[in-house]
Amino acid sequence: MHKTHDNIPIIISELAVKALLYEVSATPKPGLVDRANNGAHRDMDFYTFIDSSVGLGQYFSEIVHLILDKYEDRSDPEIYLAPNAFFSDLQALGIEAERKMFKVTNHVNTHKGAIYALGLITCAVSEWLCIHKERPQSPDIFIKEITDRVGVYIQPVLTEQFSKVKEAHTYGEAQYRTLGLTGARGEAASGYMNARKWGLPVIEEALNKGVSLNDALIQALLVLMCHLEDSNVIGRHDYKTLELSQAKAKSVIDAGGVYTASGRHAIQQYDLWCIENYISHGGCADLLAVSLYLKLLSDKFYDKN
Ligand SMILES: CC(C)(COP(=O)(O)OP(=O)(O)OC[C@H]1O[C@@H](n2cnc3c(N)ncnc32)[C@H](O[C@H]2O[C@H](COP(=O)(O)OP(=O)(O)OP(=O)(O)O)[C@@H](O)[C@H]2O)[C@@H]1O)[C@@H](O)C(=O)NCCC(=O)NCCS
Ligand SMILES: Nc1ncnc2[nH]cnc12
Repeated sequence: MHKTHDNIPIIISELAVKALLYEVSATPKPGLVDRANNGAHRDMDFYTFIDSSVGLGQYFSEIVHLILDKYEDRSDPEIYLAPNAFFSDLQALGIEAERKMFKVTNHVNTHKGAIYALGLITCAVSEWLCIHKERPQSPDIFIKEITDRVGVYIQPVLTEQFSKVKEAHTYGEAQYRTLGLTGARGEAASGYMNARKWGLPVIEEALNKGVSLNDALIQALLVLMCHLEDSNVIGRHDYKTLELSQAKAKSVIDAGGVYTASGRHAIQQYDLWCIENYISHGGCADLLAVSLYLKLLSDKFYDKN
């Protein structure tokens, strides 16, 4: 265990909740809930997300405790446990967190995708800290090792999980059948490749250029929107609508995104267009939170210790 951090469950769960709060606070997010409006959502607002985020702190710290307990008695201190040593316990925590979220939000899906994604990353970072005694070699290696580990959990079960489903109940399940898309599960199986390629580097580049954290998050969201096959957009509409919205996101970036006055105007127009056309890239919002969570974790365990 990393020597400098005694209170790992609290430290990690605070970072996860912070990532969720920063994501919903970033404004303006086209079609999504933010501080200015509810985007293309009729059943939730900024405060629903605050309630939902705050309610998830316990879940994240329970995951850390689960992993600390499992690693306490391991025979070889430097080797990862097989995922089946903890995965069913992790799933049980995820299902319970979803249940609590729906209770807090009055049956609205604020964070189902985030419970899954940030839960998996929380598990992987907790394992990493149990295995490694020293700080990471570099932030990039740290992030790669954590996200690769999530891939190790999910790759073997990806198709098996979909094939077990008799009748599609979610957008993700329906789109696997009709389009072969793997949605939130596929992102995890890839080791969060989209967040690592389009989310995190854009946040870092923008911060290096001196823009605010808010604007860095918006720029990263726009880039994610260009690339992610978001099951929310397809589920409400179809693949063509996704392509249309992605082309709009690209034109906003071409106009300068957060970096120019015309780019910022284009973001506002795109938000109005998403609202009018009932388009929400909810999966991109989740991957923005993933990107930010990875950054907060690497800042904590690499740069600033
Ligand atoms: C494996 C699960 C994630 C279950 O998956 P499901 O089959 O439900 O999968 P998906 O539909 O693929 O997505 C689940 C949520 O993930 C977000 N998401 C969507 N596309 C992507 C993507 N390409 N990459 C990553 N993430 C994605 C999405 O979250 C957003 O949607 C919310 C709104 O959704 P919804 O209410 O359905 O839609 P609306 O249009 O607003 O509603 P209507 O008006 O149409 O009714 C929004 O807030 C975003 O957050 C998806 O919701 C997982 O849940 C699971 O297995 N859980 C069990 C526990 C477990 O195993 N845990 C593992 C350890 S942690
Ligand atoms: N800000 C947001 N708006 C809508 N759906 C979301 N899912 C996660 N974050 C979201």
